[in-house]
Amino acid sequence: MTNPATAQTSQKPVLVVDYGAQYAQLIARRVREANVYSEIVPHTHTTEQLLAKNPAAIILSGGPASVYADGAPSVGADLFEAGVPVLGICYGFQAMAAALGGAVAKTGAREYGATHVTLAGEGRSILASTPASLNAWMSHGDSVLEAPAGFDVLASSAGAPVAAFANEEKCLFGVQWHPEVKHSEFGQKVLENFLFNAAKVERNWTTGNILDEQVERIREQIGDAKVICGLSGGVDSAVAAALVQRAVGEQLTCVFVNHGLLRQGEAEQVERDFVAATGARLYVANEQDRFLNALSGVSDPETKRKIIGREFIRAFEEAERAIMAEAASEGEEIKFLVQGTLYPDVVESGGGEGAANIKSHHNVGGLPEDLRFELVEPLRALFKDEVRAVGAQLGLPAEIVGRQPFPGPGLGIRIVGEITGDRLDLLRKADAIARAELTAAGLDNDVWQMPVVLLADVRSVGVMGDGRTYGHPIVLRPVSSEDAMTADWSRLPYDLLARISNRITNEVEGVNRVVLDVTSKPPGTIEWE
Ligand SMILES: Nc1ncnc2c1ncn2[C@@H]1O[C@H](COP(=O)(O)OP(=O)(O)OP(=O)(O)O)[C@@H](O)[C@H]1O
Ligand SMILES: O=c1[nH]c(=O)c2[nH+]cn([C@@H]3O[C@H](COP(=O)(O)O)[C@@H](O)[C@H]3O)c2[nH]1
Ligand SMILES: NC(=O)CC[C@H](N)C(=O)O
Ligand SMILES: [Mg+2]
Repeated sequence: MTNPATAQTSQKPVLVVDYGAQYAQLIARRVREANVYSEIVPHTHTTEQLLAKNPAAIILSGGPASVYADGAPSVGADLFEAGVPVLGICYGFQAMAAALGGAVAKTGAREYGATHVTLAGEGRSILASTPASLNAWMSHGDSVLEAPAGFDVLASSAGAPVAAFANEEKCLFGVQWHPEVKHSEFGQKVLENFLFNAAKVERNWTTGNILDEQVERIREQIGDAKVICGLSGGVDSAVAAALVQRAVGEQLTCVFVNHGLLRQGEAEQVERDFVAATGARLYVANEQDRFLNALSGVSDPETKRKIIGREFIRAFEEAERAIMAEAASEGEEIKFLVQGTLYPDVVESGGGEGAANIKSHHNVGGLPEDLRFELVEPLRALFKDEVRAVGAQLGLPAEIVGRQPFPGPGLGIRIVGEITGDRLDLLRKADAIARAELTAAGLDNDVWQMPVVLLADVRSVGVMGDGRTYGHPIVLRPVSSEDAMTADWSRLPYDLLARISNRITNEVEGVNRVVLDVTSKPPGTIEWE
């Protein structure tokens, strides 16, 4: 799979072999940031197929399997004799160790999130110019216990006796942690040490103009047909809509679905801000009953997501009929649906090469089978920060480009338990208080996103006005992130947390506790469902 956001070049690629990683696209992206052309290939490629691509270097990605499990993807030992520099990351590191005679096992010492790594001696090889110990992002349950013969151990952590190794002579390297994620200190340094110091790859690739390229592709795909765009008020759909508007102008109508799972004031804001910024034609579909009826009695997260994905499409179909009727253009159906789908939506829905299904994003894994629209998704290979950059290039205002993300299924996946109108009202109030206080504290730009979650199936005992209460907890989930692939919990000031807690418990009837989620991603995800 070649990243559609990258221009084709005649250069020797750095191949990223995808073992079903959550992060394969992120590795390719970091290589791109270092001005080197990179392509992702599935792990089913044989050594011969890999070498036929004439790679400058190969990176083996992470993956959900265990190398010693039946049917686990493996890497041929002959790859390591081909004279091509190789870097193994996490699963790729373990697969390399196993292929070359090292020992890999489940030790019971799992490491997820920030992990302390200690270098063996001075930072050298791919760890050159890094400090004697660093915080690295890990996500593993298996560990390399013994490096293969001919390899030096470069670092270790509490759960990984061999956390990095090198065979300089053969130009083979591996790390247990994920240097490609922003939360790994010196991650880019480690990748660049591999690319430039070890593999001697040339730094001569620059990002093609994503904007011009995508406008061109959209024109080709749509021709002179009519198109609708699912517009949410979020960054991704605003940028997708602006791109499509630039490509095919008047052929576009944006459709905003009010599914009743929105936050306070959201519908009004979309109508106001987006139209003001772009002048695009907007159709508002009021579909609260459709969604609430379909979700009635459902509490399983994946079932909710599938229902929401399906009802979104049904709502778009209804909207199409109304738009056609308004324009009095009988006969010709609207064939194209634009969505602001990003790469993290795709990979979490299990859409990478063999990637595990973490959750079905409504716009990818949640789509119904009988989807009649042809999808137009110009941002499908990109990450949020890249999309923000494209949006700024398109001239969208800072309030849209800098907005905190809000998931399409909305409050529907922030009520743990069954969704009811009363619970939605309660959560809307709590969420509005938390957001208002965050804004008043001037911290909107320091927090990437702050889901506010209602644990509708949990109740606890409290005391108010000398009486017993038996109410629900509200969870605050403020996170820092860059691309939603990894995240850390935000260290909000205590007095702000106290104010939010105080106001929610006082002002929102039915809530008697406010708790703070202090889990990184991994192992948590940002949303609770
Ligand atoms: N209420 C809605 N009405 C119409 N389309 C929607 C709605 N919510 C989501 N979508 C569609 O689903 C896509 C994915 O939603 P998602 O929340 O990931 O992106 P976004 O809302 O555009 O941006 P952000 O991630 O910043 O919230 C959107 O880009 C949009 O096309
Ligand atoms: O449009 C969306 N449809 C979805 O189904 C969906 N699920 C999660 N999200 C958003 O994606 C980012 C990563 O979320 P998670 O860490 O919870 O997977 C976060 O920004 C989430 O808010 C969604 N967005
Ligand atoms: N993130 C990964 O690549 C994980 C590798 C392997 N499944 C483990 O748990 O150790
Ligand atoms: Mg959104």
